[in-house]
Amino acid sequence: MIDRVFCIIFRTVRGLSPVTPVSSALHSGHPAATPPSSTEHAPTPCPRVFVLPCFSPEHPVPLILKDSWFRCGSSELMEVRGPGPELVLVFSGKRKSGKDYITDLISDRLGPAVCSVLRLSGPLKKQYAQEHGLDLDQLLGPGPYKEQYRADMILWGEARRSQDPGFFCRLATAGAAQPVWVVSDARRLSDLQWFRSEFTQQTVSVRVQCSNETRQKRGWSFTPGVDDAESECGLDEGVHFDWVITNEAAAPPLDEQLQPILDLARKAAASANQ
Ligand SMILES: Nc1ncnc2c1ncn2[C@@H]1O[C@H](COP(=O)(O)OP(=O)(O)O)[C@@H](O)[C@H]1O
Ligand SMILES: C[C@@](O)(CCOP(=O)(O)OP(=O)(O)O)CC(=O)O
Repeated sequence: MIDRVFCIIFRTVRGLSPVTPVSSALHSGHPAATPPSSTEHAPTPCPRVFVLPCFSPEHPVPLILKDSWFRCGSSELMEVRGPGPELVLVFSGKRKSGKDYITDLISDRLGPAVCSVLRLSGPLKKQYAQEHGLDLDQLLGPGPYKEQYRADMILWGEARRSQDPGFFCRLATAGAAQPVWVVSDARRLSDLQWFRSEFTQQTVSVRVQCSNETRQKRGWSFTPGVDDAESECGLDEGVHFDWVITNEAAAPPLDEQLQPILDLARKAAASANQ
């Protein structure tokens, strides 16, 4: 029997910062419940107030409106943020296959109101740069600087991932308010699984591939400890990708290959505004 009912009131606006989490603890998501009615998708400049009932800790009743939107696990409110994404495109591929190039292209085509490029390596590099006194801008860029530190960054990141596989996924997605998320760099099965479990309905996986010859022309050379490690090989086998993009001169033009993905994204963005 329910002896107390708690209410939480908050405001959310698509395109603005998400609501401050009321608890720092994070739990994995649940399958989406009945989709919210169209009035719950607030178009950009229109703030909205939601009043959500939460049941008491003594009587756990999970309340789930949408993946990663509001979550109450065992009656504790675990996370609150803005409306979740309509589409999550999770990209993977070997280094120098062109993940950043292609995800930037998608971002250009869709525009900043629709699409946010999220890099799992972003928070990793930020923290690593701080701890090691390095130049973050160069670590984030495509040049040789990051390659000097890559092997050590992998080990550094793996130490954190081993305790909490979703650590960098959560950091990278926190604050993203656009309806389409483009995750540029899934590397491990745990990355893909995290998105598939948190955003079951929305996640679409995309593999970027090209020949080693093309990668070499872009500056790649085989490095033991990197190219034979999970960071580069974790998604090589046993994974189904929804789309595969071949990024090299002999392949069909990128715009042509990306068209169905862009169409999907535009459709998702349109449904977010309904
Ligand atoms: N289709 C392309 N046309 C021209 N340059 C490309 C193309 N794809 C990738 N590049 C270049 O190759 C380099 C490696 O690409 P990048 O996107 O950084 O790969 P990844 O993120 O997979 O390591 C970058 O300098 C990028 O600009
Ligand atoms: C330590 C890393 O996060 C470095 C990743 O850097 P980038 O994402 O810039 O790599 P590429 O785009 O493939 O060249 C790898 C990891 O295993 O987490």
